[in-house]
Amino acid sequence: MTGEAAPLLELRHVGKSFRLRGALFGPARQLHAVRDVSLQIPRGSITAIVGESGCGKSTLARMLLGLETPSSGEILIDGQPIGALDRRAFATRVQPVFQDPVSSLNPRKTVAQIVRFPLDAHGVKHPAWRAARVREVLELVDLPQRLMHSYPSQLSGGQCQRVAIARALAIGPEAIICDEPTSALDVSVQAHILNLILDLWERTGTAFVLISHDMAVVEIMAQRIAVMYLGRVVEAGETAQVMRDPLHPYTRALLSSVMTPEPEAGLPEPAFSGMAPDPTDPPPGCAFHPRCPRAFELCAVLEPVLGKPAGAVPEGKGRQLACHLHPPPGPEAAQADRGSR
Ligand SMILES: Nc1ncnc2c1ncn2[C@@H]1O[C@H](COP(=O)(O)OP(=O)(O)OP(=O)(O)O)[C@@H](O)[C@H]1O
Repeated sequence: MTGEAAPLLELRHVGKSFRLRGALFGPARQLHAVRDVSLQIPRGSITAIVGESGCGKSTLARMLLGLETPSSGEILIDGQPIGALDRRAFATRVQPVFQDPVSSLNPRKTVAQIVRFPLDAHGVKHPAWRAARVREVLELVDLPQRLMHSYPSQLSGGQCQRVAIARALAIGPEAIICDEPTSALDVSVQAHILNLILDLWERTGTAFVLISHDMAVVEIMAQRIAVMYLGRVVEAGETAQVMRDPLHPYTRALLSSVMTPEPEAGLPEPAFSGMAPDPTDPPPGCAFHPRCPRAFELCAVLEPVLGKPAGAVPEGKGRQLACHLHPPPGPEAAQADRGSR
């Protein structure tokens, strides 16, 4: 058999709901933070997950790290459900880098102790090997060895994030999930950290999942992109293609906020207005329709399904869209497609 290799990480119809306690004597409510997300993270890739604040990016990241359990669906690593794996064994394969480096580092530990922690936790016993690995990863993240015995409070925000990245790298994971790794940092150091991630990706072949709300950052960093809106993926595909030819009005609106107007290019179009809807009470149909400049009747009543976009639009590798403007090909198109092979 010559079956395709399983992706490194895969989400299959993953959902996550939180039960919110109601006001005094009021009913409890369900908040659907992530809804029916299916996504593949290829080995050695940089995959970006983008969307506005509150769209479910961090919840998705926490589920990919095994820190939250999905309410529905499953997450697989190398084709195996992560829920069936030993927690510690899984942590050697997927490591986190969080948004705020200062609060994610233990203030009572030195840099060397922090970076060594995953090695200790995963039973790497030999002291000389551990010390050599700490030196090696500090060099990889470009932190001077003299800082090895410093405490986080003695370092800048950028240096703390380098320590957090070194800690994530120490055990040699296959994937690092970076949740907004630069948004808590000064603008002047953000580019250094993003360049560092790109450099590490090239040198180590580790897959990175980059959670971001910034399309400009994603364009530079990621080969693949998934755009989320109110807990769902609304568009996904190769970054270059999604950027060149965004199909979902929400993706177009996100992009228009980072592009200079070019009248002939057709972009940007008017950005959406208003706030994202309340996730405890999402609108019927497409959740974006109340803000969408191109919504029509169907959008208010029927939720579009994520699938290959139809028609003359270029599909690209793994291009997916949930929008009634480009519905997936119907049975006739599939028939014609089979006939042409
Ligand atoms: N533990 C929780 N209990 C209740 N609601 C939660 C919990 N965690 C997240 N949420 C809610 O789920 C929704 C998605 O939150 P999430 O943090 O995943 O979004 P996000 O896209 O990462 O936003 P941000 O960029 O602001 O972090 C939000 O409405 C948030 O309030």
